[in-house]
Amino acid sequence: MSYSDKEKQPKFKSGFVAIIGRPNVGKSTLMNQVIGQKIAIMSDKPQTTRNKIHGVYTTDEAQIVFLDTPGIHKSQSKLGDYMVKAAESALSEVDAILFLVDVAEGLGGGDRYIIEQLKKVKTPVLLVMNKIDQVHPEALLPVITTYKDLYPFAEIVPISAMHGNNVSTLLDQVIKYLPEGPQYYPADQVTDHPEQFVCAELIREKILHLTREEVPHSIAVSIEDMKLEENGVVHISAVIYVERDSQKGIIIGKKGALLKEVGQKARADIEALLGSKTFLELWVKVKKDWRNQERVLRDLGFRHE
Ligand SMILES: Nc1nc2c(ncn2[C@@H]2O[C@H](COP(=O)(O)OP(=O)(O)OP(=O)(O)O)[C@@H](O)[C@H]2O)c(=O)[nH]1
Repeated sequence: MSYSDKEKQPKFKSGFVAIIGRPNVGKSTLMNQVIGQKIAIMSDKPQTTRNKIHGVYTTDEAQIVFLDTPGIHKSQSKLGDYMVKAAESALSEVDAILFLVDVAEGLGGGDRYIIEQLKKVKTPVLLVMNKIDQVHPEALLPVITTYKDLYPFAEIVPISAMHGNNVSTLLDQVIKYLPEGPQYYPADQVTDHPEQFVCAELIREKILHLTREEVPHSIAVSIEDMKLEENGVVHISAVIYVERDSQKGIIIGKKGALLKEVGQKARADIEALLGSKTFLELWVKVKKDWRNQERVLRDLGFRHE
């Protein structure tokens, strides 16, 4: 029997992974380490969406979509029935769960609560023992044993999210639990689309308002980049597309005054939306007749449907 090279190639794997753990265990630090600076921007505001995308990690062989599961890390007293149910079903819908714990702190009430929740689902759980840089290697074993006694973890992976130790091993372990599947998001997409879309709409709204609709239908706003800086500020770079040079002039205004006002007003709204300090960078570009150019429309995120 002979196989072609194509058949021998492993199939692409993809899936959804929930990251859970009590506050301060290092969830954001891990995401930063995995995805670099381009972290998904997530609002601290009301947890309306059940599954929020924390970040997307893509290689040639696999794609991991990390989800933040609201509800599960809250203390029990604050949980409404709805949140408990939502968190529970979210956990049963993902392909794997990363349960982050702080080895330096050891097992706490918050961890026990999460373990109780984990017992209700069948999803494989990887115990991620973070902050190993803070403990002596010999101290690690007893902590592992404590956790192992409480739950049959699929894998136990000690890491330092901060220093990056063992993080690539963790990613390999996660991929083991993903099914074959499509690449859900483009390789360079690491942010949650809806929030980008809303930010673009907020900018567009300010322009239309401040130009008193002198440039009504000929503008489009595209969010080129959205990332969380280390200092906690969300950096957004957006391009405003117009059809004519004259429209570019109107939007920029005298000595840039109008564009500045658009920026200030949009930033205030975006900060309220994201719940984070925001640095908004705006560019105005002329793209002639963009409305009729299909490829440009696609680049801007419009679809025929
Ligand atoms: N020494 C050490 N510190 C770490 C490590 N990972 C995270 N930290 C620190 O732990 C603190 C909390 O990290 P975060 O990533 O904000 O924790 P989180 O789980 O996202 O916290 P919440 O957003 O409150 O849920 C920060 O001061 C990090 O710098 C690690 O591997 N080693």
